[in-house]
Amino acid sequence: MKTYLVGGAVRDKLLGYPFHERDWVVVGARPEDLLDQGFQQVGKDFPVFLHPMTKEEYALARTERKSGAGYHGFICDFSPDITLEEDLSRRDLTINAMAEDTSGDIVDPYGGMQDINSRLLRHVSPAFSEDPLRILRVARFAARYAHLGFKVADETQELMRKMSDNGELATIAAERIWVELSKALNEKSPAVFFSTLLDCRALHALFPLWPPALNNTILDSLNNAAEAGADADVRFAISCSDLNAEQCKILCSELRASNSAAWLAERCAANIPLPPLSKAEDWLSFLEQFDYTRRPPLLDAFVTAATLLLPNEKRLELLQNAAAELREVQAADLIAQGFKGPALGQAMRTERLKRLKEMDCGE
Ligand SMILES: Nc1ccn([C@@H]2O[C@H](COP(=O)(O)OP(=O)(O)OP(=O)(O)O)[C@@H](O)[C@H]2O)c(=O)n1
Ligand SMILES: [Mg+2]
Repeated sequence: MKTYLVGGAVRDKLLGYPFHERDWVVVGARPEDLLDQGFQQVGKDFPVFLHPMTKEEYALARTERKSGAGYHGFICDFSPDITLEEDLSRRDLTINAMAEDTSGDIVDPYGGMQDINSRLLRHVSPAFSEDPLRILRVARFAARYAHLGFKVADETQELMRKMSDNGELATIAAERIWVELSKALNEKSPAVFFSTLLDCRALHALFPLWPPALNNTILDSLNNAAEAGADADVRFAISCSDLNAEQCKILCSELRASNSAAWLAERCAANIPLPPLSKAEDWLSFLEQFDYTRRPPLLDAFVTAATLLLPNEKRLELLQNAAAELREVQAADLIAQGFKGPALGQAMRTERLKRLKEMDCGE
């Protein structure tokens, strides 16, 4: 039995890029051999085990064959006879198909090192197309390593186009797409995730509403958001901001977006560019949609997204200042003046409108 480090950790070590998890492959062993050593089996379909101490994932070397349509249709073969090379050959990209043995030597049968050096995301074999989720993975790696000069290889781009055109993407569960998208949004160049999917027609195949709303301003703002350290909800909201509110709602539900992501995205779609806001009442109801008194971070997130998209919009700073000012209006002060019941609510509103007018927020 031999154990090798595989996948992302090998790739990222060679790239000098930080990594947070290590995946291992075990050759020449049966499930019982690992169970006897105290490994714990996880997953019913694949022979994957957790190390008794480190809890890292150890998978028995395996091959996969397509048995039916889409993401789920796999038959998985594993036996002590399957070689490391066979296991590596079923993997998605050459840079992900290298292994490191216990003495630190690299096993690289498919030219991964060369593709690391020439900065290419290239598929290992035509078996790539057996798993359409890999299109999203390639786009995510493109977003992660764009600043290092990585590009999708022409032949991989061509294969991904064919896969998008033949409808395979429809078999991926929405939850899986959301997981890949969320990871991609957190990468260094999230715009590259979208441009890669646009180039291979995958985004259109997945979400027909989305591609026409992803223009250059949005893609630039998205990378600027990453540069500025904005969180994933802000980044997602930027990517949806050119949809109208109704389209955005549909997209968020198709994507099974998290509640917080959908909440911000829908408000950005509805309010960017900012409406006229001519009266103090308009400013107040604008702020109220963001629950600005009780949950200040929601308005902050909107202003962050809007500022990235509309750098010349002067009213955004005014909105923040107005919210800070209106938070100073305390019920206790008005109660002390004798207001109670519905009159108290009215008095607070009147006070807020007065302060807005004093700040030049509407007439
Ligand atoms: N659809 C997939 C998923 C995974 N893999 C293989 O399994 C390895 C581990 O998968 P995972 O941890 O998901 O990805 P990493 O490449 O390790 O990248 P990350 O840094 O995101 O963990 C990959 O390197 C790749 O060899 C694959 O071929 N096809
Ligand atoms: Mg990994």
